[in-house]
Amino acid sequence: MSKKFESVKVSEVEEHIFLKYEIRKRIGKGAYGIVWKAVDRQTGATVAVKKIFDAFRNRTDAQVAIIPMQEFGDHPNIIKLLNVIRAQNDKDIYLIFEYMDTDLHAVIKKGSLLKDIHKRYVMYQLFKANKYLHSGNVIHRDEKPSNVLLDTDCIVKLCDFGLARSLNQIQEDSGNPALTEYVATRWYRAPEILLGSTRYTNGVDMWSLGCILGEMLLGKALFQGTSTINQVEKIMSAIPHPSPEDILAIKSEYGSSVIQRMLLKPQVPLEDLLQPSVPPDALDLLKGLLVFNPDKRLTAEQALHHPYVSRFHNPAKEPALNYDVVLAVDDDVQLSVIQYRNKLYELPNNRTCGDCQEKPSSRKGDKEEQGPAAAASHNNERKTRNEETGETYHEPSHTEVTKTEAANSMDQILQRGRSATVVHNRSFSWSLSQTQNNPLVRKDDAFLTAGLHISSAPLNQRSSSQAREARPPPRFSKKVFQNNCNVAGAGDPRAKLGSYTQAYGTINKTELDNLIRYVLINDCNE
Ligand SMILES: Nc1ncnc2c1ncn2[C@@H]1O[C@H](COP(=O)(O)OP(=O)(O)OP(=O)(O)O)[C@@H](O)[C@H]1O
Repeated sequence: MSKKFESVKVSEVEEHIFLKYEIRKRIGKGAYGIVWKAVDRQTGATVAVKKIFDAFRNRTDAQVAIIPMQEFGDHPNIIKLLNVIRAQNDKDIYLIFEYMDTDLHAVIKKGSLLKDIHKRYVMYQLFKANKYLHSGNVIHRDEKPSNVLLDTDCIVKLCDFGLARSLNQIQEDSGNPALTEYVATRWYRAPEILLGSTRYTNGVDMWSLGCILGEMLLGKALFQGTSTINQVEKIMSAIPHPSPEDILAIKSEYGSSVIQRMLLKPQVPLEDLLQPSVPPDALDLLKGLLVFNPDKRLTAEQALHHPYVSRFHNPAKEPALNYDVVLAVDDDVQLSVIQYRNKLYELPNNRTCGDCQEKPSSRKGDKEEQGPAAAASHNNERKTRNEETGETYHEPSHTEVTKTEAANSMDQILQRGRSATVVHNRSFSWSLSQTQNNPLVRKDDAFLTAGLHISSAPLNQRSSSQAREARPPPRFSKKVFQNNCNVAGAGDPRAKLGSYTQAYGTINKTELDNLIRYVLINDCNE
């Protein structure tokens, strides 16, 4: 055992991982896993190593742990899964992701780092990512600032697909308490979810995006409910009253009576929650996202046409899937936990324990490199890809940000140690030559991130001749794990550590029962 390995907590990272990845530091601890920054010893790539504890504790968890994330990892705004490695106990798994400098929660917390242009660019990229997911009939279900990763070029990558589900499977899940009683972050939950709706739509994610926009505009979470009921109250006091048809549309047993009560309370509309300096188009977008009736909320596609993001909008760079992403394993086939585990490691694009086997391409005709080079440094990889293909992350000339705008943006955000901002040929870039003291970069990361360039993976566009075919879903999970699982291994959820203020909660029977009680108590008081 090497000396260095001994210095890392042996109980947390096993030697076979350490032999492949030089663990630099722990960067995060979610409810059910730990994330480290690491360097791939073979390629020199900086990566994020995420250990998920007891990933195969039962059939349900095992099933959702099947991770065909390659479907979405091809998108420039969705985090790329590079590898899956077994833990020696065969219970935990290590997921290796491309590394990002920070997350939106950390950036918002720092205060006024994000200027108007960055907020617009963040939203644009989130709409693009959601258009892609939703076109595959998949909803993320847990979009929130800490799941929006960022680099110093303001490139956004959505991560943490622990709750992602195919809409085709939601129906099936509704009878499965393990999947309906999932832990999610209350402040970003759509009203229909809070009210126990049996009808899920893409609108769930669009609501969360509205909350994320609101948080960037306000500097703190828009609706900081302290319980499910309080969350609904806060929402209802800020958004226009729903019509009876709107209430019916969410198909909630409790919705109608709960909402009727809340409508009696005084309103503080969204514009009054925000500073008057918030641009009108930002407010208009917010109002289009934070709509009670999910059918009337903006879709990702519609949001991409909104004036707030118009300077970035380019339909040619906003791809969609032309098939539904569905479960890899036929749901009628009841596999054992062991069989599911084996399936996970068999998945195309996932390499197994420790060694560096080449990953087979997941689809015929993919231009995208899928082999060992996929594990290369995302910095190097993206750069190489650009050089080889000529593809830079490109925003069209009509949406290009001018030098002045760019200089007013990231340079100001970063404030120190920047070279002049460069607008690359046909690229929108806030490229940095120095990252020391960069407030966007995690402390002690600066030396590793110097010279990042904006670029992204070219997408695997499918030809129209490819019929809508079944594809495996991006459903690896930690949060569908029941509330009490893994906690010993993973430590207390961050919410409990006090270091983090986003509220967690379980959408479960107790919460819903509380809603009924709320209605009954109010009825009795009349
Ligand atoms: N690919 C990555 N690159 C860099 N940092 C990452 C990466 N993935 C996650 N992180 C960091 O690790 C932190 C923990 O991530 P994780 O997904 O485990 O938890 P979370 O989503 O923040 O919390 P929870 O899982 O409890 O909802 C994140 O906030 C993020 O800052």
